[in-house]
Amino acid sequence: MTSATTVATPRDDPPSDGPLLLVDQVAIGYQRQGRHVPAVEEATFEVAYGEKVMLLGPSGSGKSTILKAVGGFLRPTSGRVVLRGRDAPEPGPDRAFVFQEFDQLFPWRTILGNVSHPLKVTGSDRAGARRRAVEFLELMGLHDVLDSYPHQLSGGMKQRVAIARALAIDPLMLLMDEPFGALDAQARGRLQRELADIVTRTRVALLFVTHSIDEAVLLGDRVVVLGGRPSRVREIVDVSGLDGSDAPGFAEARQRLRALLAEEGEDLDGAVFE
Ligand SMILES: Nc1ncnc2c1ncn2[C@@H]1O[C@H](COP(=O)(O)OP(=O)(O)OP(=O)(O)O)[C@@H](O)[C@H]1O
Repeated sequence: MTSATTVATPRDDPPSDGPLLLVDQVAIGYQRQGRHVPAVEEATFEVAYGEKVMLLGPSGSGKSTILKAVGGFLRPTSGRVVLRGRDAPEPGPDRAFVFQEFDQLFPWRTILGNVSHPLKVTGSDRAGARRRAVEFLELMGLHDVLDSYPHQLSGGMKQRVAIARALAIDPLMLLMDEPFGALDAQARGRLQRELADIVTRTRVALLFVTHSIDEAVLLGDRVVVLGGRPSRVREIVDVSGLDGSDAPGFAEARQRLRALLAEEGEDLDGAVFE
């Protein structure tokens, strides 16, 4: 971890020749009633340094399963998760998670404490951890709730704290599992814009699970579409530069993703946030 790096400073990790992340022919299953049930049959895709890759697919298509394997929380049955050219079988501070649930913060710590605690655990001194936590909380517009507790915040504010906490440890990748899924449409739109901005500024790579076609197109550079039982990568759709619904190509990308999900029998009314 480079605790001196600020968000205003271009990330100085020297990009290796290969991608930041390679998910290479990964298959993953679960034990159910004593037998192995495959969940993901074959997943292969890459994430470049600073790239935003979205995982889109129907319910049960293995999006969260793949994210957990990338985070080092699930061991693939076969295939490899390779980060910066090396196998990454264990969790590490180079990959930070943000979940959908609003209760991912420590309820007994203040907002400042929630963000500074992981920094102390990973080696920062008290003053350095505080400084960095304040910096990222300010970036997420939370300067006036530093001494509040999680239960005093709205769902959107709690998700902002979770994002600040994840980014403050200076990860190479942010792994996000439907982080805005439980928010109302207005809060979701605002946080999507804020996330796009902060991800660009910090140059962190994003692997983001979503059910929403629009969210995938607006936030992503590429969309990995999953489908089938057990699941596999159906197609990888380039959506880079489509960061507004009026961008040329937005409607076509949306159409393509709709068609792919419809082939999976996905209930599109439930899947698309207009
Ligand atoms: N802990 C578990 N034990 C057994 N089976 C599991 C477990 N977690 C997930 N599964 C199964 O693995 C498959 C993929 O689940 P996963 O949660 O990864 O899909 P998903 O695409 O993220 O779904 P959703 O969009 O509904 O969150 C599903 O069939 C699910 O039932």
